[in-house]
Amino acid sequence: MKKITLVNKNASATVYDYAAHVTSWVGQSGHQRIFTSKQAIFEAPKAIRGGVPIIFPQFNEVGEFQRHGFARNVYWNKLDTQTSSAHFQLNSDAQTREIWPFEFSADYKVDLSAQGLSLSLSVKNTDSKPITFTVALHSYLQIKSLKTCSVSGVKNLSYWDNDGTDFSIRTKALTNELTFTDAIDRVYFDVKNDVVLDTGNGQLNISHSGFDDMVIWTPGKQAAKDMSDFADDEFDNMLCVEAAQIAKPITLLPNETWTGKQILTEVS
Ligand SMILES: O=P(O)(O)OC[C@H]1O[C@H](O)[C@H](O)[C@@H](O)[C@@H]1O
Repeated sequence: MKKITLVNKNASATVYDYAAHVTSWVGQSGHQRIFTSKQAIFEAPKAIRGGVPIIFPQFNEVGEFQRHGFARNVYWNKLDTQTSSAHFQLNSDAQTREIWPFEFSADYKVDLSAQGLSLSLSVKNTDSKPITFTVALHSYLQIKSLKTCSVSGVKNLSYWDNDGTDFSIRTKALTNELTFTDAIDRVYFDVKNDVVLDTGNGQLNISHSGFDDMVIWTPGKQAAKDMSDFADDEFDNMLCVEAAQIAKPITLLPNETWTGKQILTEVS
C-alpha cells in the first residue's frame, strides 16, 4: 500500500491509497489530532484501526448488506496528489457488486490547510436504477484522556444509544456538553451546528455538510481488551466523532451525485 504525505506550513497529514485512509494529521499546534492504534494492521482486507475509515455503502447493521460496507477494505485509485491535497476514486467492480449489487463512482478529497483538515466524499449513481446507501466518515480523534475531554454543542439534539435500545427510541440532550466515563456508542440526529471537542491538548472545531447525523463512539476499557488490533490502554486516548448519514438513507437517481464533508479545525 502507498503512503502519501501532505504538508501545508507547519501541518502535515498522512493518507494511504488503501481505503483512501487518513491515518495522521498533525496540526499547526504540533499535536497529533488523529488517533491510529499502535496495533493497527496494515494489510488488506482488514480495516485499519483508527484514522478515518470511510463507511460506505452501509453504516453498521443498518441494512441487509455488509456491516460498515466495503470502502474501508479495498484499494482506491489515486487520481491526483498535490503538496497539500489528494484525490482518490473508487468505482464499482465485480468485487463490490458481490457485496452490494449497484453501480457507483465515489470520489474522496483530502485537503490540508494551515488550520485544518477537510474530508470530502462524493458518490455518483452510475447505475440505471436508483441506489440507496448510508455512509460515514468514521474519524478517530486523539484525546489526552477520555475522562477529561468533552464535546460541546449537543444541547437539544436527539440521540439514540446503541446499547440494546430500540432504534426508534430517541432521547433529547439536556446539556450542551457531553463528557465520558467509559464506553459510548451514540448517534445524534439532524446535527446542523458545529461541535467542539476539547481534546485536553487544545480544542477542535468539527463541522459537517451533506451529512445529517453524528456518531460518538469509543469502545471503553472492556471492549478495548477484546479488540486484537487495539491496545488495552488506548481506550483512554481516542474518541470517534463521525459525520454520518444513518437515519435517512441517501437515495440517488441515475446520474445524481451526493457530497458530504467533514472539516476539522484547530481552535486553540
Ligand atoms: O470495529 P468496527 O467494525 O470498526 O466498528 C467500530 C464502531 O463503529 C461505529 O462507531 C459504530 O457506531 C460502533 O457500533 C462500532 O463498534
